[in-house]
Amino acid sequence: MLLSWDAAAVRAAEEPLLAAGVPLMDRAAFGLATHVAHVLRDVRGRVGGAHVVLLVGPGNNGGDTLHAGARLARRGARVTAVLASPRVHGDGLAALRAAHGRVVPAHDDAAADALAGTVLAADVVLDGLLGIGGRGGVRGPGARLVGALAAAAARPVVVAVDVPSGVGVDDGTRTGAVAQADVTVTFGACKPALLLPPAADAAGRVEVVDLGLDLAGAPAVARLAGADVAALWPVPGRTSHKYARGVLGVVAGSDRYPGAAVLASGGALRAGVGMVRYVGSAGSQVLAAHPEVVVGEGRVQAWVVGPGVAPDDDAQRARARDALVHALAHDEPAAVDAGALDLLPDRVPPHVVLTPHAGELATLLSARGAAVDRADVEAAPLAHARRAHELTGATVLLKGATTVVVGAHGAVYAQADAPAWLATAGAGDVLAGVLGALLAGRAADAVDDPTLPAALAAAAAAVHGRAAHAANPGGPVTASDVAAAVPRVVAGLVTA
Ligand SMILES: NC(=O)C1=CN([C@@H]2O[C@H](COP(=O)(O)OP(=O)(O)OC[C@H]3O[C@@H](n4cnc5c(N)ncnc54)[C@H](O)[C@@H]3O)[C@@H](O)[C@H]2O)[C@@H](O)CC1
Ligand SMILES: [K+]
Repeated sequence: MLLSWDAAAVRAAEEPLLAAGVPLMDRAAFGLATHVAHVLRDVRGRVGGAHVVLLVGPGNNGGDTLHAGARLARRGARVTAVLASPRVHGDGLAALRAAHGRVVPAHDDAAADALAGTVLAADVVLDGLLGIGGRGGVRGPGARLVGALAAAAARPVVVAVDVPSGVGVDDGTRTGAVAQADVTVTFGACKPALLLPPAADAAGRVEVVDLGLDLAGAPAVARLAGADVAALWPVPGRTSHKYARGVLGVVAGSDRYPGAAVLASGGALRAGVGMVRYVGSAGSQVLAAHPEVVVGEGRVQAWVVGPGVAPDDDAQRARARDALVHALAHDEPAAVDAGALDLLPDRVPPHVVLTPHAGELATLLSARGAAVDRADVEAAPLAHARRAHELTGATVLLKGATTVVVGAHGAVYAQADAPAWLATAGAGDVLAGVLGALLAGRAADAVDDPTLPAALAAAAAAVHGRAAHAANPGGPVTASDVAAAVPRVVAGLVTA
């Protein structure tokens, strides 16, 4: 599991070490220089003679950068520090000067513009403008240099120091231009911005430099790895029968969208549910594709409600509403998607998992008095998913290139397992089915432990994303292909 801590937690963990005189900046700079040396060897074959440009801001982030630059200069690199602030870290500057690094001020926009060519001609640029003390986007001359990097057709390798400058460290937002990093070398612990969209897209590969911090509190954002998914997956024992493995009620599809019923049922079956009971008008299509499905109502442990339920299909909407009422009355977990999102009562427990995309989340929030649009949600996915959790009580899985899950007691996950090819019609229906299978297989646990539905939702997103890759590595996939690949992916994880 990849865990991240917010800026305040990192600072709190640093405090006792700094008070005890532990040279944290030395450790950070050593780790940074080591990673940059690896990059230079990849790019140029060696450190000696390579041209490294440091973008230096006013704080300790710039200090780390200057100290790392001094180390690289001592190893023979040609290092140029571009000072984007009249006030920079004194010790760091002295260290760089002592190592014969070049120092050029860029204290106004004109000076910064004149240096853009130098920056773009470097082998490697270290972005040390802002770290965890940054507030909002990069301002002043630093912004001109970041803008030049962002606009360049061919740019040097960019290593972000701690975080790409200008990202919202704790919420994953981005303000203004952010230099796209190839590598982010982060100190002490991973930061939320390195996992959360849209900031994480600017981070590139993330390398964590261990500073020996004792991060005791709960992490801010987690990302499940394969072994975590395997540990969550309900694996049958020798004596398990289909009822013990979970029966899932699926209220999906409509005359207009019968395929959603097929895909949601297929996703659940392929994820290993004991049995699917399908409720709705697409029974014949579901049976044609999946003869193992039982059509009609009966006892279930969990529900998928909403995929492909058209807004004008009154009969199917009534079934979806009945299923929700039944699920809530009997403490049965439910994945609530698409056409059922507007049928939710005011408050629900966290074992109700909503699975909107950004547009659907905007509609849901707007209906509850928080007027936002799709672009607002995409600019700040965590904040909006959190708002929806607070307003409804539900666990919220916000679909996207990186899927964000917010559950009870501060549980937050960000899963980035999927190739871009997964953005295809019907993929969300398969995801709802996979999640339904997990909720059915672990129904009692999901009700007892309010944070578990968020972990299960993240596991479903992880398997769904991996299945898209496994279905056709590097190329297009259909939602049916994704469902078909789920059993192989699950097998690979639970037997690893
Ligand atoms: N605290 C520590 O002991 C350690 C800190 N480390 C480094 O220190 C960094 C944090 O240092 P700081 O707290 O000095 O903060 P930063 O270096 O992130 O920058 C804060 C400075 O930038 C200015 N600023 C804030 N937002 C700005 C904006 N949008 N545009 C222009 N200027 C802006 C502030 O006025 C302040 O002077 C970490 O990210 C990490 O790189 C590491 O050296 C490890 C140890
Ligand atoms: K930075």
